[in-house]
Amino acid sequence: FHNLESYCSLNFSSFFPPECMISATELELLMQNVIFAHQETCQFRQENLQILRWETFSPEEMQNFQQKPMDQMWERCVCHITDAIQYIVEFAKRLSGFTDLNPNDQIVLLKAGAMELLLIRMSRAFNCFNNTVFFEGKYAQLELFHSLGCTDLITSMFDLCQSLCALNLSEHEMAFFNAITLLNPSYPWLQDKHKVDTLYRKIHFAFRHLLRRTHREFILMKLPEKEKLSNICQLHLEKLNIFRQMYPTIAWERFPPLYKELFISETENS
Ligand SMILES: O=C(O)[C@H]1CC[C@H](C(=O)N2CC[C@@]3(S(=O)(=O)c4ccc(F)cc4)c4ccc(OCc5c(F)cccc5Cl)cc4CC[C@@H]23)CC1
Repeated sequence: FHNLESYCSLNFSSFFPPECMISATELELLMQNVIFAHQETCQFRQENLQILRWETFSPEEMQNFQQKPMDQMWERCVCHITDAIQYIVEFAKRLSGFTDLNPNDQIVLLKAGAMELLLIRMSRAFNCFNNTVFFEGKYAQLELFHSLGCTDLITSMFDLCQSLCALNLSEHEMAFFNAITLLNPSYPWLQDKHKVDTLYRKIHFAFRHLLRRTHREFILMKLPEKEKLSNICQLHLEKLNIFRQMYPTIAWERFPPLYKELFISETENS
């Protein structure tokens, strides 16, 4: 870099402080780690989701879902998201360096990012040609979720999946996109922000290395912005509060502890 630095009078070390500089071997190992962490912690294999992608619910089955009471449909979705989040936690734990972070920071990153990573992974189970998503064994249209009473939230989730499908992300790219989304050093409550930032920079560097090798650098500019993901998560929390006002006891009695821990802040008066 010496002559390049002097030539464009860039100070590279400001981009990559020493602890971020990694060797070619470490780079390869880090790339494999991110890819395997993703592959080993997806709920469904890509090929199985593909095989089922034209299996849609019949009008009768659709009606059956739409006639379910709101609280029952909510309870089903809450259980599905809670199951799915266990896989996200497993993904994080397998990311080299994540479990070396301050335990409090691990919780903060998962609390803020679990739903975002699920929304990204949801695009794997999305058929952008007929706007359906894999749900309870078949592909479901948006209308199937009518009884949830949060069509704007579901619509924004479907729109996000459409935009991710347009990028045609590979499993490797999805793995890295999830890893950099999880390791967001700008969360306010982080105790050791520098350590998260160092890990983030290493993984982002490895992601760019992969994209350069595959001539896919352009997707970095087209990935959904952070606030698009966080807006959907915010909308989910708003809908959850409305649901809890309508069914005050259901959330406490019937929602899994992990869901409550992640999405119902204990400081609220219950
Ligand atoms: O292979 C893999 O790893 C992937 C397979 C596919 C998995 C997947 O897509 N998912 C796993 C759970 C599921 S879903 O399949 O149940 C689903 C639910 C609604 C949809 F429109 C589409 C899918 C889900 C459930 C609730 C939710 O928000 C919270 C929420 C509530 F809590 C209560 C009411 C309403 C809402 Cl919106 C959001 C999501 C997004 C991810 C979805 C993600 C992992």
